[in-house]
Amino acid sequence: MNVYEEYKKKLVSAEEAVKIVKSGDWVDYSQTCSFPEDLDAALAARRDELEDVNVRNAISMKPVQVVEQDPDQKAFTYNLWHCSGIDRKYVDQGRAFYSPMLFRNCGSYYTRGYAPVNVAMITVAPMDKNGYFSYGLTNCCMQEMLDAADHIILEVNPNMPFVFGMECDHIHISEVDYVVESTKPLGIAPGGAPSEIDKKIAGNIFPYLYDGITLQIGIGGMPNALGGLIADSDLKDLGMHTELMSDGYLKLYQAGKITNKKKLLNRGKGVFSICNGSTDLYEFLDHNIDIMSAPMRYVNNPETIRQLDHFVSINGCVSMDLYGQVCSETSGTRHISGTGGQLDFVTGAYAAEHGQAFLAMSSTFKDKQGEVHSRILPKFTAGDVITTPRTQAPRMVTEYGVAQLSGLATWQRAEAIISIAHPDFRDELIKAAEEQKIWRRSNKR
Ligand SMILES: CC(=O)SCCNC(=O)CCNC(=O)[C@H](O)C(C)(C)COP(=O)(O)OP(=O)(O)OC[C@H]1O[C@@H](n2cnc3c(N)ncnc32)[C@H](O)[C@@H]1OP(=O)(O)O
Ligand SMILES: CCCC(=O)O
Repeated sequence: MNVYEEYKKKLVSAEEAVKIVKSGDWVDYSQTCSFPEDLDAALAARRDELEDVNVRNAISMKPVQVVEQDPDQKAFTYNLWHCSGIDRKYVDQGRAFYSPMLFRNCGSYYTRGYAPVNVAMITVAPMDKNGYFSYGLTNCCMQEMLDAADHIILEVNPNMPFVFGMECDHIHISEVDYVVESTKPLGIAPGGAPSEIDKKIAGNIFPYLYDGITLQIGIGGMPNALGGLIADSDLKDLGMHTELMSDGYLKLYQAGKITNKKKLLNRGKGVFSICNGSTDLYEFLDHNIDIMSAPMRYVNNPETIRQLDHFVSINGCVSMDLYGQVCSETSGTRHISGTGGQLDFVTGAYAAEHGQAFLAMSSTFKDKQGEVHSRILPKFTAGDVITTPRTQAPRMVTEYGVAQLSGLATWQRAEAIISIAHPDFRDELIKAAEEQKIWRRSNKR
C-alpha cells in the first residue's frame, strides 16, 4: 500500500475518530495554536456517553469544547501545563486545573510514565509525498507525548505551516490510527500593542544589548516594544534561541537584525519550540530554512543555553518581594499562567559565559476596582507561588530602572529593589524593610 492509499484508508470523520476514546482515558491535545479544534468538538459531543475522561493541554487559544459543553465536569476534567487568558477564566471558575512543571522537564513526565496518555490528538501540516506530517507550530514535548500514547489521531490542517526541525519534528502515516481533515483557522496571538510603560521598560533593557547577542523574548506588549526598538536601532547580527516564537521576532527578521551568524550553537539557524503569533508569522515560518524547531528538552535545557555565550533572556513576571523572590504565575492563590520556561531560561542565561536574564514588570498594578497596588511587596504572604527563587533572581526591571540582585546581601537587595518601585510606595516599603530587619539606616534610595 502506498502512503496515499494508507492516508485514504485512515481518513475518517472527527466523530468516527473520537469513538476510540473510552471512559477513564487520558487524552492529550497538541498544545497552544496547534489545538485540534474539530476533534475537541467531536469529543465534547460524546459527553453523555463518557465519564472520567481527563484531557490535557496547554495555553488554549480558542474556547475548549470539552470544557464549554460539560460545565459540571460530568464527563471531562481539563488539565493544563500552562494557562492562557482563556484557561485563566476556566481555572477561576473551577473548570480547569494547572499541573506544575518546568518546560524543560515536561517531556520526561510522559517518558517516565508520570503523565499517561491513552489517546493523542494533534494538529499537523498536510502529508508530503513520503507520508510525513510536520508538527508545524508546536514541537514542545510532542514526541514524548506521542511515544507514550496508545492511539494517535491526526487533525490535518492546510493552514499549519511546514516547519523544519532539529529532531522529533514529524510523524509518518504508518504510525497513526486515524486521520481527520480540518480547514479551521489556527489560533492566533499577535501580542498587544505596547503601552507607554512597556516602552519605558524596553528602553531600560535596551542599553544592555549589543551586536551578536542571542535573544530569548516572550509574548506581549513589552517584548513587542523591545522588538520595535531593536528593529529601529543599529544593532546587528542577533541570534534567536527561544522557547516561544512570537511576532516580536518577525519584526526583527523583517528588519534584517537576526542573522544567527554569531551563535556558537546551531549557527545560522533561529531556534524555537512553540510558535504563537499572527498568520503573517505562520506564513513566514512555512518552509523557512533559516528557522528550526526543536524539543523543549533541548531548547530550554540550561546546558544548551549555557553554550550560547552572549545569551539574553527577557521574560515577564507578576510581582516580587524585598528578598528578591519572584512570582510570575499567581496572584495570591489566583492562578494566572505557569512556570513555563522562566526558571529554565533564568538558569541557562546565568550559566552562559556572558549571559544576562531580565524579569520585567510594571511597578504597579490596577485591580478591577481601579485601586493601584505596588507589584513590589514587602513579603509574600497570600499564597503567591514563587516561580524564580531569590537565589536565582536575575536583573529585575520596571519602568523605573534595572536592579541587579546576584551576590547582594538582604539590605543591598532591599535597597536595589525599592529603587525600582513606584515612588508612591517607596516609603512604606522602606518601613517594611526596617521591620523585617533588611534595611540599613544609612541607606540611600
Ligand atoms: C511567554 C514567554 O515569555 S516564554 C518563557 C518564559 N515564561 C514565563 O516567564 C512564564 C511566566 N510569565 C508569564 O506567564 C507572563 O509573563 C505574565 C503572566 C507574568 C505576564 O504576561 P502578560 O501578558 O503581560 O500579563 P497580563 O498583564 O495580561 O496579566 C495577566 C493576568 O494577570 C493579572 N495580573 C497581572 N499582574 C497582577 C498582579 N500584580 N496582581 C493581580 N493580578 C495580576 C491580570 O489582571 C491578568 O488577569 P486577567 O486576564 O483576568 O485580566
Ligand atoms: C507561552 C509561554 C509559555 C511559557 O511561559 O513558558
